[in-house]
Amino acid sequence: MQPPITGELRRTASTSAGVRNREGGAGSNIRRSGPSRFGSSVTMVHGRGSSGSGVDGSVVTRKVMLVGDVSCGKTALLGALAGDPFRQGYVPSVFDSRSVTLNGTDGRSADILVLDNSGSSHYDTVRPLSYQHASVVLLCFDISRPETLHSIHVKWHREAKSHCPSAHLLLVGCKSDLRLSKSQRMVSHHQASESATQLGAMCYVECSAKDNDTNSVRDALLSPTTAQKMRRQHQQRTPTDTGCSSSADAAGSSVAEGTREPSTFKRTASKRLLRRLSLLRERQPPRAAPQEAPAPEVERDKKNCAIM
Ligand SMILES: Nc1nc2c(ncn2[C@@H]2O[C@H](COP(=O)(O)OP(=O)(O)OP(=O)(O)O)[C@@H](O)[C@H]2O)c(=O)[nH]1
Repeated sequence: MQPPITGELRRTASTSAGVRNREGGAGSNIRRSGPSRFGSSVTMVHGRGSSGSGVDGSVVTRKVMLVGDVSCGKTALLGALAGDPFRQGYVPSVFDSRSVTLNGTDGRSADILVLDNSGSSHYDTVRPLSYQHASVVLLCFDISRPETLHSIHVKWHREAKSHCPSAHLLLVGCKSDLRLSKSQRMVSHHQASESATQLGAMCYVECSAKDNDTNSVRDALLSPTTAQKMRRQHQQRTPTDTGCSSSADAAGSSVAEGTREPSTFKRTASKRLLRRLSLLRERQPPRAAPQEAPAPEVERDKKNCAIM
């Protein structure tokens, strides 16, 4: 008899064999959207105790997870955040990770790493690996399918909490453009907001990848309130904290945090300078004579004036 883990892996592999990637290729089961765009200015958070800035003072990338039922709109949301055009057709995804720069309307920006996972239960044993070091988990559902919100309560919230208890949660209602159709039983805004409260999510936001309307998601990730909440929690954490979100600052706080190290350094340097100056002042009396040196110059000038 096979050990359980082997059986699970085999099941996953055989299932994914039938999944085509979004670029249309049948070979690769893992869909990645081109080369990673991590430049020298972006540092990924990995270990515990990482602060907001990298060792070279660069901006740290926050990890954001997208989870939710099959076909609820996670991949389309990721595409919209990354600036891709909307695609109407549905192609099941397996896994995708992309580096996205969020630009706020007030000039704030942040680099985030977004991980898109399959909503299929076939990947329930593999998906937990992605939660590692996640700062924020976006619990996504389709507003036109109330059962997908139900799944958030019975499955996705539980999964996120068990694999990444310290990550911050955002409840995201996808396909908000469908509200206009009014032909289906939609999840109301009020209903979803109440769910967000029950789930302990930071807030409820709606978006439409089709209409390229992801502002509320961006704002939630960049809002100072979100950043403050997360920063406070980060400060409360001890160095021995074993939570999976080692540096759970909001994506939006990364820019501000990036400047923290240099300012601390400056303060230390000026203290040293002050100490040196005070020592110099103590030795000042013997140097009093040279300070009076300008006097003869004045005299000389006066003399010159007199000559003229
Ligand atoms: N009307 C509308 N349709 C959308 C929107 N976002 C996604 N869709 C459609 O919904 C279907 C599923 O979208 P995906 O983004 O692939 O869903 P997913 O959650 O990634 O699904 P899995 O990969 O199976 O987990 C596709 O046919 C999309 O075109 C939206 O904002 N509005």
